[in-house]
Amino acid sequence: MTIITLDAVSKQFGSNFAVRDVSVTLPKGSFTALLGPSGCGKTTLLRLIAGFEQPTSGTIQFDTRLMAGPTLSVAPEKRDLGIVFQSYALWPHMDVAANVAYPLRARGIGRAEIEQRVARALDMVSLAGFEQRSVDALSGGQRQRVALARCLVTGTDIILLDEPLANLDVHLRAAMLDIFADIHRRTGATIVFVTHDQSEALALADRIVMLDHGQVQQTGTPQQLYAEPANATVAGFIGRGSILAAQAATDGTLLAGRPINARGTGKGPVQVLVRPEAVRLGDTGIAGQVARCRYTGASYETVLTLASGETLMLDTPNRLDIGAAIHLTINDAWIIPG
Ligand SMILES: Nc1ncnc2c1ncn2[C@@H]1O[C@H](COP(=O)(O)OP(=O)(O)OP(=O)(O)O)[C@@H](O)[C@H]1O
Repeated sequence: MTIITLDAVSKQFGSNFAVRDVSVTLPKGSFTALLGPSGCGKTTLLRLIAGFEQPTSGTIQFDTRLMAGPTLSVAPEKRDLGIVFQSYALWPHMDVAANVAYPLRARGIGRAEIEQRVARALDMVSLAGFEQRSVDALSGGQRQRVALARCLVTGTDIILLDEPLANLDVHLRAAMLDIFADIHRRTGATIVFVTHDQSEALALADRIVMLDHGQVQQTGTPQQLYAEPANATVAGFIGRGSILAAQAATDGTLLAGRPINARGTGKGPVQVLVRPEAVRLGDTGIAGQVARCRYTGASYETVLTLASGETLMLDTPNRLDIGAAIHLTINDAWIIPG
């Protein structure tokens, strides 16, 4: 298992910073999501770790080995890592076994050992018995698992995944989430994956590095980013919720003139994040009017308009009439840091 350390890494394309001054440590055996909106620099960061891009400044280390720095850049094939591209990059004219065996052949490993290792890797991705199938005859999800097996077969302890669930339908995504979690458990590899989908990051990762405009906004566990977002960008990107104006004082926090339970610190006018699960309807409390009510299966996602004109989202068990006047209490809010 390998620790990956990026220190003050920047990557410029012309005058544009794709990645700016990124310092993160990805612990041994961690499963990290590089998360952020389109164009935030997450793919560039993955390519920097892989060695397909060279940093303009800063250093990248695997354990104590310098991989990239001002005067040095180790070639991708010498970094001893596995990467699964979004396109899967399989050889169409080879069968499944030959695709998976490819990196072992390139290393001159003997036939018997190759067969054994290919069988083990295919078993890990639930494709045992698919050895002789042509990759052209496989579904998108199966192709992705072949690409994953090809990456696992070398026994690498760093695995990089580029948008691993992007090309899969909803049901396959759920199945692949289980496979990735299982592979992480079985290999103990340090895994880094790129996603723009916050629900994927929450479901899969044990650490999230949230990026915007090439810069790290917050690094932490999914629970930390959900419960205690470092700024409004993270608060707005992760999970559902509403950002509202409030007044914080030493003796409590007021929203719409009423006391609410707020965590975090701040003084005077602040912004608070309120998750839907923290809002309760009642006979008294903050006044609001139903603006929207949408069926989601388990409940109704309801949006209220408050007297301030701000909107607040909550889940209700029943459909509420548009325009209905209601009251609510807020039993948890997070004061978004300055
Ligand atoms: N080879 C390149 N040449 C010039 N600009 C580039 C190059 N690669 C990336 N960029 C720019 O760097 C910025 C970050 O791009 P990057 O692909 O890393 O973002 P991303 O977060 O992965 O986006 P997406 O989710 O849309 O793939 C963008 O402004 C992009 O246009």
